[in-house]
Amino acid sequence: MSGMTTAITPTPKVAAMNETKVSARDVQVYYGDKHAIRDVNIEIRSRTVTAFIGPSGCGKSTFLRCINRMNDTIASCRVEGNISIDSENIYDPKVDPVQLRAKVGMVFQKPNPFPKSIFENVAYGPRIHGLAAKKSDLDDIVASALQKAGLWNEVKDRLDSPGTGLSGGQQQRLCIARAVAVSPEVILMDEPCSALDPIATAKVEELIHELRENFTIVIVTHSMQQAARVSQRTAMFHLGNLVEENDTDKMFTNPDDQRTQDYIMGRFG
Ligand SMILES: Nc1ncnc2c1ncn2[C@@H]1O[C@H](COP(=O)(O)OP(=O)(O)OP(=O)(O)O)[C@@H](O)[C@H]1O
Repeated sequence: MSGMTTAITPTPKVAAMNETKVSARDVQVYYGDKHAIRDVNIEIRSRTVTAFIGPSGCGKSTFLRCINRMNDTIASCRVEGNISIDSENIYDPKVDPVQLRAKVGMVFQKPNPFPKSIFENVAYGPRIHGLAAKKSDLDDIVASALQKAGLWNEVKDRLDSPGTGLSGGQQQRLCIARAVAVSPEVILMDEPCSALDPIATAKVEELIHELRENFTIVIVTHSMQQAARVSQRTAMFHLGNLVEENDTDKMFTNPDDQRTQDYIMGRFG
C-alpha cells in the first residue's frame, strides 16, 4: 500500500437518522465507450435502508459499486462526477480504497465465504485493519459481529468449522458478519437474497431491519416485495438514469414518474 494514501476520516460520527450520508453529484460511469450511468444525483440518508430497483441492465449494480470504488477493479470502467461520504470526496486521490471498503462494506449476490473457518472469515478484516490488540479482543469482535448477523447461536460451538460448510442462508449471514466486523458505516448489498430460499431470505430481511439502527444500508433488489418490505427510500433506475428517488411508501403507491409506475406494475423489466 502506498504511503501517499490516507483513510478518509477514521472516527465515524454517529449520524442521526435521515442525515445525508452519501451524496452523489453528476455521476457518469463508462465501460469503455459504453455510457452505463448518466448524470446521477442522489442523497442517501444515514441509518436508512435505500433500495435500488429497475429492469435488468439499468445500472443498479454499477452505481452501487461506485459507492465503495469497487469499479476501480474493472479496467474498462471510468467514473466521473463526485461521490462523498460525510462530505468527503471518496474519489480524492488521497483516499485509500482499501480503507474506504472497510468503511463501506459489501455483501454480494452469491454468498462468498473464504475457504477458512467460520472464525477466520470474520476475524480476517479486523486483523488486517489492526482493530484488535490482542486475541481476546479479536474473539470479542468476532462474537459481536456474529451476534449482529443473527448467526451466533447457530455457530458458537463450531467456530473452527469451515464457513463453506454452512447452509446458503447461513453463509450469507456469515458474509454479513464479515462486513459488520470492521465496523463499517455503510453496507452495500447487491441482491443479497437472490440465491436464498424464502426462509433464509426472511432471516436476512429481518437482519437488514435490525442493522439499520446502526448502519446506512443500500440494497439492490429485483423483488418489488423485498424493496417494499425492507426499505424506507427507493431509487428507480432505467437505462442508466435515476428516474426517481422517493419514500418507499410513495414509490409503491403513487410514484411521480410513469416509468416507475410501469415497472412496479410489471409492464416492463
Ligand atoms: N464489467 C462490465 N463491462 C462492460 N459492461 C458492463 C460491465 N458491467 C456491467 N456492464 C454493462 O453496464 C450496464 C449496467 O449493468 P449493471 O450490471 O450495472 O445493471 P443492473 O441494473 O445491476 O443489472 P442486473 O439487474 O441484471 O444485475 C449494462 O448494459 C451492462 O451490460
